Amino acid sequence: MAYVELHDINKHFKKFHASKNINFSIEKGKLVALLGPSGSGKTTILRMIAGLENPDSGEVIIDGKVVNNIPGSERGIGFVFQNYALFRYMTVFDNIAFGLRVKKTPESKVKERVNELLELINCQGLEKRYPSQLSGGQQQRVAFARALAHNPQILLLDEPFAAIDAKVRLELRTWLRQMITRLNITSIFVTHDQDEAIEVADEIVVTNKGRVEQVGSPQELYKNPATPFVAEFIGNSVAVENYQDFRYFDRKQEGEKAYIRPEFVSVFKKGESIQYANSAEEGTVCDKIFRGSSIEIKVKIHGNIISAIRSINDAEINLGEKVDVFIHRLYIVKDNEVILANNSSLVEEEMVI
Ligand SMILES: Nc1ncnc2c1ncn2[C@@H]1O[C@H](COP(=O)(O)OP(=O)(O)OP(=O)(O)O)[C@@H](O)[C@H]1O
Repeated sequence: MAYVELHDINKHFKKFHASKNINFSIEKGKLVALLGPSGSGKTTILRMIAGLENPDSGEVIIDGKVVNNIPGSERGIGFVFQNYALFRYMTVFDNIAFGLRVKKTPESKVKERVNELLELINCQGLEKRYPSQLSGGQQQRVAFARALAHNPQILLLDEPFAAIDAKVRLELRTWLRQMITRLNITSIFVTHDQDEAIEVADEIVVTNKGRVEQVGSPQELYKNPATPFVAEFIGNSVAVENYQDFRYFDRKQEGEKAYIRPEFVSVFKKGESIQYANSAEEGTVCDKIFRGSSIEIKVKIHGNIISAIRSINDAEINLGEKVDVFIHRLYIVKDNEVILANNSSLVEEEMVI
């Protein structure tokens, strides 16, 4: 059942139309990512759910009730901001206790709840420290605890991992995912990092220029992008205008352009592949990027530069080398629709339908 619903939401900042007919709903207990480029309207949506902004038209519905006229503090929401926003001159304990004390909760209950939350965020023993005495990851976990103190039904997170270094960010993502599953709290987080959204979210709402482009599970968005924007934005897609120059794509399948992702492409040293030898085309290696467990190979083919991924265990390929390039599939864009096209030399079981 939908727990949070947005119906035909519009929001202007003076003449600027920041949210355009926004419609989506979120089921109870789900973790949803608002994903889109900078300025696409993600934070504005989050702030309207939180009651920090009012829509010009449309309805924000929480648990079946229209909440447009209900103040944010009465919507049962916890909010985690990008930059922790902890009170610098308060201890960890006092930071987590803050909201409860504002609501005049008896001190014995405050103590009980803060201790429960310290355990949840794995920060027992740190309650007397000040924010400056904590790591970035610990500060952000304290910010989660503070947002959860009053038992909200919805947790909103605005770029919660943005200020944290890469390794800790990965740990925090996993931790957040587990915590939200455990608490069964409906959560919405804003990010512009697609890896983060794909890895953590049950559902992703893709925003672009104030509109929602698509709503779906990470797999759905990845496999079936509904719009050219999503096809380009998700995955490291490269746009190719002259895709009909590539062999083995149906020339009748006309469109304006195509998108190719690295995982759609295999690059082989000459003679390395028997399977694709007859239907590969020649390309020239123009860049190699070491990605840790793999190597990204950029090849020039029909005037385009496209990427492929090779294992570090494969034979080394050198800059300038002529290689065999096999494109398994691509997304063709026609009249604003996205069509998946398989390489016609593939046998049926190799095709993606
Ligand atoms: N209070 C405001 N007054 C005027 N314009 C605003 C205001 N808040 C947001 N905007 C504008 O609305 C647009 C959407 O902003 P929003 O912060 O929702 O985008 P975003 O997708 O969250 O971007 P980012 O990832 O950069 O935070 C931007 O062009 C922004 O400049």
